[in-house]
Amino acid sequence: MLEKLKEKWDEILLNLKEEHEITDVSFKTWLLPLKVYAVEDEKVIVTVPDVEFLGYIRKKYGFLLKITIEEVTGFECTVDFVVENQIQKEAVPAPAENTLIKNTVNSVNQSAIINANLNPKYIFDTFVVGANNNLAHAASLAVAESPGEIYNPLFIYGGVGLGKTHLMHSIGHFILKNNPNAKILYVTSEKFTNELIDAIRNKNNFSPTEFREKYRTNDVLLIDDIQFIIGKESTQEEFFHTFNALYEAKKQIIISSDKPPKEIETLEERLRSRFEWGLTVDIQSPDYETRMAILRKKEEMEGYNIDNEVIKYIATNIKSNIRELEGALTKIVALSRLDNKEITVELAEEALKDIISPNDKKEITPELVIQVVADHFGITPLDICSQKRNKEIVYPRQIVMFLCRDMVGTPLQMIGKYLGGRDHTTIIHGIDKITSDINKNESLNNTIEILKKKINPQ
Ligand SMILES: Nc1ncnc2c1ncn2[C@@H]1O[C@H](COP(=O)(O)OP(=O)(O)OP(=O)(O)O)[C@@H](O)[C@H]1O
Repeated sequence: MLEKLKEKWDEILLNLKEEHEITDVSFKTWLLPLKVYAVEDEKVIVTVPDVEFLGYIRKKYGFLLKITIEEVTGFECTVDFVVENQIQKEAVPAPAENTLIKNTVNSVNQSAIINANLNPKYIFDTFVVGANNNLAHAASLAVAESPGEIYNPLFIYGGVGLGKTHLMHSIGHFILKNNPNAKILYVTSEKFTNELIDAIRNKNNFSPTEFREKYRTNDVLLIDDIQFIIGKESTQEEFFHTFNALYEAKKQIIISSDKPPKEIETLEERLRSRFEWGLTVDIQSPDYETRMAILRKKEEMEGYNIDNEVIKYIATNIKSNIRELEGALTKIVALSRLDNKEITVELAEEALKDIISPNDKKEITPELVIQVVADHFGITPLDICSQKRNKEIVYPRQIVMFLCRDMVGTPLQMIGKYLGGRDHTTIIHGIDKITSDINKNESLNNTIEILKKKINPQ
């Protein structure tokens, strides 16, 4: 029987995928790594690669695998799982990945994505899995497949620009795809705080009742950068009640932070302990291979065609932050288009000379300010430096002017140059506008505080 199962294994997995509408990413993460190991009486023993998700795979896929084996081979059996490195394993050839994966396209209502505040680019398919993030990825996928059931809350932590937000959005998209009626909301803790301030003041006709209605009635609440509610007592209090309301109703909560709960100073104890009720996973800096794979993915997505030596140059020199890795690639492509030059290692050196410093010391530059502000407002650095005059861009641009002056001390004319050739009176106007708004507007004050921490994390 073992031989027959091995022979039919690919077919069994594919049948399971198709009949139970398993997505490509779940298939690749949970099912492809499974191998049939032994048959004892009527029990089929299957290996899984890691111990961490043994329980999850057993619960989620054990029964499905059993019935699919019965369908394909006619062999009535039970299925059990063991961890690969805990057995004296006999070599089983791995299935050829790509031939087994078939694309399934499910369309999701665009307005559901917008209402949930999800970035269409941040999906599991565009997330590169490496040794630095595989646990966080697997945990996110498990939560996306079974929201509110297994790991609640899911707490993802890690340094700046390492993919926490990307994973959170991926969970949201995945759930919406499976259940288009799910009520999902992604917010940053900054937005949560600012809306709470508005609600308390009844600003824009947003009352405390509406605030509660908005946050406590979700099936899934994703709250990013929770470290920014630290020290804000009324926000912590409100978040505590939001958390309890959702948790008691078995709704899924996903939280991200730059540190694990136990290291977040001045986090109220009752919140800390709640954050630890579920599963806490971290994301580390990517290793060289993962950096290469991320650059390749980005290249493919943007339709670039870049020499391997250039990709290697970037992956070798930019190590700690994926946002910077992507920024470096964009900068090289922009420089090559601007100067109409071929992309070579020399051009890459020229483009990245300000980013790659010999002692790897991170300097605060106007470019960094532009990048962080653009990311924060969900626009691009090109928008900030463009001639566009719509409100969604003008205000972040004025914030850049203010922060360049305040944090970097950049001369007015230089700021103008960085921002697409604006004259110094425009820059003075922008700086004055933000300086005066900060005094009147607590939400803006909060936003500026957060941006400063993102630009200069120490
Ligand atoms: N594993 C990955 N594969 C592909 N892209 C990635 C990966 N990790 C991060 N990125 C990309 O890097 C950029 C930064 O990631 P993200 O915003 O998710 O970081 P973060 O950890 O939330 O940062 P912050 O702490 O500043 O909020 C995004 O454009 C994201 O798509």
